[in-house]
Amino acid sequence: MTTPTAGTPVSESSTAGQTPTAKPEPDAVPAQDAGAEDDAAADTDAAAPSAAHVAAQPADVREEEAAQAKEETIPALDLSGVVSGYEDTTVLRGVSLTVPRGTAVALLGPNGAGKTTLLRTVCGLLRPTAGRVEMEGTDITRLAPHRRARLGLCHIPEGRGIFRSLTVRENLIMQSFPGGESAAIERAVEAFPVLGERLTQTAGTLSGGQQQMLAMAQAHVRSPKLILVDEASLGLAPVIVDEIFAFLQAVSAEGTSLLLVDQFVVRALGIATTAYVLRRGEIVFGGPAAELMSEDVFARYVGGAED
Ligand SMILES: Nc1ncnc2c1ncn2[C@@H]1O[C@H](COP(=O)(O)OP(=O)(O)OP(=O)(O)O)[C@@H](O)[C@H]1O
Repeated sequence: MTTPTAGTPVSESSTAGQTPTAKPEPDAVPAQDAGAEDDAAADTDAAAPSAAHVAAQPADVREEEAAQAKEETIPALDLSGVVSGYEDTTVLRGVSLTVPRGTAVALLGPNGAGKTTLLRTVCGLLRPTAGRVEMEGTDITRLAPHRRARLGLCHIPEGRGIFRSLTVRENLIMQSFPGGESAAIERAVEAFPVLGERLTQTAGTLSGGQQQMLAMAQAHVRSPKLILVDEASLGLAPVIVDEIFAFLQAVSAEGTSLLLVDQFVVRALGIATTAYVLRRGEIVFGGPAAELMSEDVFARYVGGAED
């Protein structure tokens, strides 16, 4: 695991002109059921409100629903042609990738392919030299990391990113809104009951699995819209991995969007709807996660290591 040079731009002589691999389209939003709305209008008539109200209400509802449907088609995260890396090393070479809203997406690839670099670029630790990063339709390419966090972006880095010398309680409170400390702890303990027994323990003395749970809980108390998870299962016992992935699946089911990097490929694909494979800084596969589960496709795209 390498340490990022925060905010370090890559050289301008990068491969910005390369053509990104096609991205899978987010699921189409079903058309509005106009007939059902007409029925609703008829019901309203029976209740005998004013004629003006009856005429205005369905149109308002339709507009609101259309706006909501349109909003739901805007992806949680959209990268186009992103070139990024470290000082004079270009790692990502024109990466395009989409996380449809409310879904989990797995990002796979051999060691050194650039997965961590991609997550660091999305959260703002690294600034791309070309391309665009959008979150829910907002261009965040040049936004500072703390401003991305305010928009609802959360990064759980490899190594967990917790404050080891602070207690579990202090780590959780740091993520809460002023006045929301008790609610934050309650939410964290509800997700990971073991943390409730360890609130006064310093985070550095927790087991590896408990530290990973604390990192997940820290993200959870902020109710983020999009979570980037880097190697959540690294070095953990299978039973803890089960718990971590059950948690990720639950937050995904609640509508939080996820971008998962994990060497435990089967687990990552198990909760993802879409998967991408990165090799040497380029997307070589993007499609349904189930497709990647097939042996041939898996061996073709995920097997081996970068040389
Ligand atoms: N701080 C850094 N400075 C220079 N090069 C770096 C730095 N961090 C990573 N790299 C290089 O960037 C390339 C991509 O590394 P990255 O950590 O993004 O890959 P990865 O796909 O996440 O690998 P792994 O699965 O092993 O974690 C590697 O060649 C790595 O040596």
